[in-house]
Amino acid sequence: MIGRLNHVAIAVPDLEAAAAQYRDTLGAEVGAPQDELDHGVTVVFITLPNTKIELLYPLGDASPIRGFLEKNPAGGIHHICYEVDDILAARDRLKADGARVLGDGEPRIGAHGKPVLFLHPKDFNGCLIELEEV
Ligand SMILES: CC[C@H](C(=O)O)C(=O)SCCNC(=O)CCNC(=O)[C@H](O)C(C)(C)COP(=O)(O)OP(=O)(O)OC[C@H]1O[C@@H](n2cnc3c(N)ncnc32)[C@H](O)[C@@H]1OP(=O)(O)O
Ligand SMILES: [Co+2]
Repeated sequence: MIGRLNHVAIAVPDLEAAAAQYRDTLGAEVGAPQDELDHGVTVVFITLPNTKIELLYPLGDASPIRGFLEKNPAGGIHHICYEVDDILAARDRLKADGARVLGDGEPRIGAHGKPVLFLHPKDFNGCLIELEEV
């Protein structure tokens, strides 16, 4: 069911500083900030030869990552995103296996313009999983 690793997301306390560090210190290809109002985050994608890093910063008071940054003020790995061919089939199989699909269970359009879903970290060894249909 899951395919390629699409991205690893890092929640950061200072988006500009983190982007500059990846660009200048780590010499990576760093994209422009993207406000994702529907998800309550501003994201910056870093393109690597084999996957992407997604820097996350809270957008708005209801941002779902605000609590994470309060618990981890220096930042930290927030989620990993796997690609799937059919996100509804994946969702239904996961729910049938007892996994919690976050939100109302309906896919939403993510930062790449593709449908995404999230799975509760407590069901996957403490790791928040995002699925993206490609
Ligand atoms: C533009 C979209 C973009 C894309 O790639 O397309 C994105 O990736 S958007 C990313 C931001 N959106 C989300 O993360 C949506 C899904 N997340 C959620 O619904 C919440 O963050 C949730 C439910 C995972 C956590 O909610 P909250 O922060 O309110 O914390 P809780 O107290 O409810 O957490 C319960 C329990 O889980 C632990 N936790 C929280 N976040 C994480 C995490 N990222 N990784 C691992 N564990 C996490 C938290 O510490 C609690 O554990 P406990 O032992 O009970 O303290
Ligand atoms: Co993501």
